[in-house]
Amino acid sequence: MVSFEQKICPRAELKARMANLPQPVVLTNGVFDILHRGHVTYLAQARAQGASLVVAVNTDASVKRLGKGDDRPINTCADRMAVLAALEAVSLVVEFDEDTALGVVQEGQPDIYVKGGDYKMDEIPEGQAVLAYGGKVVAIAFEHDRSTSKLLSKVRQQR
Ligand SMILES: Nc1ncnc2c1ncn2[C@@H]1O[C@H](COP(=O)(O)OP(=O)(O)OP(=O)(O)O)[C@@H](O)[C@H]1O
Ligand SMILES: O=P(O)(O)O[C@@H]1O[C@H]([C@H](O)CO)[C@@H](O)[C@H](O)[C@@H]1O
Repeated sequence: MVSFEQKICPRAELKARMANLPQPVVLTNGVFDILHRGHVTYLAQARAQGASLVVAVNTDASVKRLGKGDDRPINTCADRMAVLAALEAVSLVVEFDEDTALGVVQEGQPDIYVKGGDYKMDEIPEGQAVLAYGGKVVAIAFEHDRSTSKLLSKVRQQR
């Protein structure tokens, strides 16, 4: 195992591993299928909200249920987690199999919950849960017009 893979955390150990991270802890979640500049800028800005960053990643079955396309995810959950774990901004990576990351948020109770500016924090279950226990929520504005879906259409047009 290479050293960054130690950042990949079994769900059952999440609470204990989060307690050992530098505080305050920021948590975000998402698919992160084909990593791009928008993602890495977003993750660096999320990390800058606190002292550590936990990323909860949708399992392959969970991605399928999000309806992004029959061929998605392109990269397996294990690969998506390894790529995220290799980033300097990321402290811990955990997978979740549910439709939302509400359970992860309830278990981990991060000080700060972050999503991209494409979400309204008080309208998503994770944001509502964090606000309910007195945590902070932050929506990060898009700085680069990038997405995995756009990258895939570009590649498909060039075939
Ligand atoms: N260009 C971007 N700038 C800032 N944040 C982003 C950007 N793209 C995605 N994010 C954020 O990163 C997280 C993961 O996003 P996701 O993997 O769905 O990105 P995506 O590239 O838009 O994917 P897809 O095209 O598959 O929907 C989400 O919280 C989202 O708000
Ligand atoms: O990468 P995405 O599509 O931004 O990630 C999704 O975010 C949803 C959001 O937190 C609203 O609930 C979440 O429900 C979904 O499971 C994906 O993580």
